[in-house]
Amino acid sequence: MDRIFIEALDVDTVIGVYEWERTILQSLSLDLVLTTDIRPAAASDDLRLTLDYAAICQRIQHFAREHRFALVETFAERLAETLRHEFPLTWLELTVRKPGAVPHARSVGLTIRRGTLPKENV
Ligand SMILES: Nc1nc2c(c(=O)[nH]1)N=C([C@H](O)[C@@H](O)CO)CN2
Repeated sequence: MDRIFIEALDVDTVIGVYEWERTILQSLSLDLVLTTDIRPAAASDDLRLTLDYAAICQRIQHFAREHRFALVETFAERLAETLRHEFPLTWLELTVRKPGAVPHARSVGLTIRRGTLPKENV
């Protein structure tokens, strides 16, 4: 299966377990890998037949603005659910980084994979 990716998408959101984090915007950096079959779109040169990565980025920015969570785990899980519900995805991998959250670490975060990874048929 083909993969569309989004790399280092920066979003501002309210996130954190500590009281002081509830009142400020912090940046998260997101990487996504989304499986789809790109051949119908490539054959017809038609954006409607593939995953529109610009529309997905826009949706993610909106999601980050409209939610406030304590944990990056909750942010990741809820975002994955939203994208799977609103876009024709079979599988996705989402990495959420919280840069500068921990002293001496460039960033901390997690990677989740959700959905069913379709069988490879080359
Ligand atoms: N597994 C996690 N650990 C921690 C989180 C988190 O979201 N998931 N968050 C924090 C704080 O909010 C941190 O980002 C600032 O110190 C701590 N640990």
